[in-house]
Amino acid sequence: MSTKLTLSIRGLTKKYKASGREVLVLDNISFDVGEEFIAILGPSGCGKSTLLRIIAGVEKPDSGTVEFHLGHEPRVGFVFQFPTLLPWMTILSNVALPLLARGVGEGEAREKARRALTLVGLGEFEDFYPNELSGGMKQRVNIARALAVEPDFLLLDEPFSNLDPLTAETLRSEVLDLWLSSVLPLKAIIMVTHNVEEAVLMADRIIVLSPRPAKIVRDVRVDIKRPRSRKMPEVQELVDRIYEYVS
Ligand SMILES: Nc1ncnc2c1ncn2[C@@H]1O[C@H](COP(=O)(O)OP(=O)(O)OP(=O)(O)O)[C@@H](O)[C@H]1O
Repeated sequence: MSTKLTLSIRGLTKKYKASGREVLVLDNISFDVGEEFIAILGPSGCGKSTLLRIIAGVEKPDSGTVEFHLGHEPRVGFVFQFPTLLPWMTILSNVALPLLARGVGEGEAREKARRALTLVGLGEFEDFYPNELSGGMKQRVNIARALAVEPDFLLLDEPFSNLDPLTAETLRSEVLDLWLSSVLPLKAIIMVTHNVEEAVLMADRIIVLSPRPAKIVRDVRVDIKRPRSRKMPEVQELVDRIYEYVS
């Protein structure tokens, strides 16, 4: 995996006001991102989604910077933790929507949306409405919507945590195949998760955060050959080691 620098995160700090009190959520988070799949792992409520939203630019930090190094305006695809699809639109229109919002013409937006739906195995379903889909299919649509913009960076916020185990397993391997196949111009994936096994099975690198306020406690490179499986002793060892860091 190339280590070409794509993104630097420096000194991110974020406080929220809740019930009249200030709560520190991110405490001086800094790391560099190469061309790699990073999992950000941490306990519930530590600030993982906040960090991802700041990287995506949809939320501002109190201090610190997020700097992209691509030489052009980066395209970022975001799969939110609780994404919503517009129920009155077909899934093709849902996936095309962010492209139209970026000023892409209607024909091209539909073409790109169709390609993204095909990538996630839903090419046959473009005229379906969200309420006609299973939970797993909906999450595929959400992933397609993020991929349709042909992102340089794909940000995933616990994308498999609301799915049944079998569907989650299938979608994990599909996302991994997309990443490894180079059919997309993706430079990096940053995935937030609280699932240690998922992080070890999927990522090139795992950044472990402390309980709130989030600080980086470990930054672990995953040098385990792919395809990985739960049964591999090196996977089990790393899962055990990372459990020690999070507990
Ligand atoms: N808009 C907001 N206003 C006030 N507090 C917020 C806001 N967003 C998040 N918080 C608080 O910041 C903390 C971190 O939230 P965040 O969603 O980033 O954590 P998380 O690690 O992603 O949690 P989980 O794994 O449970 O999804 C929580 O205590 C939450 O209550």
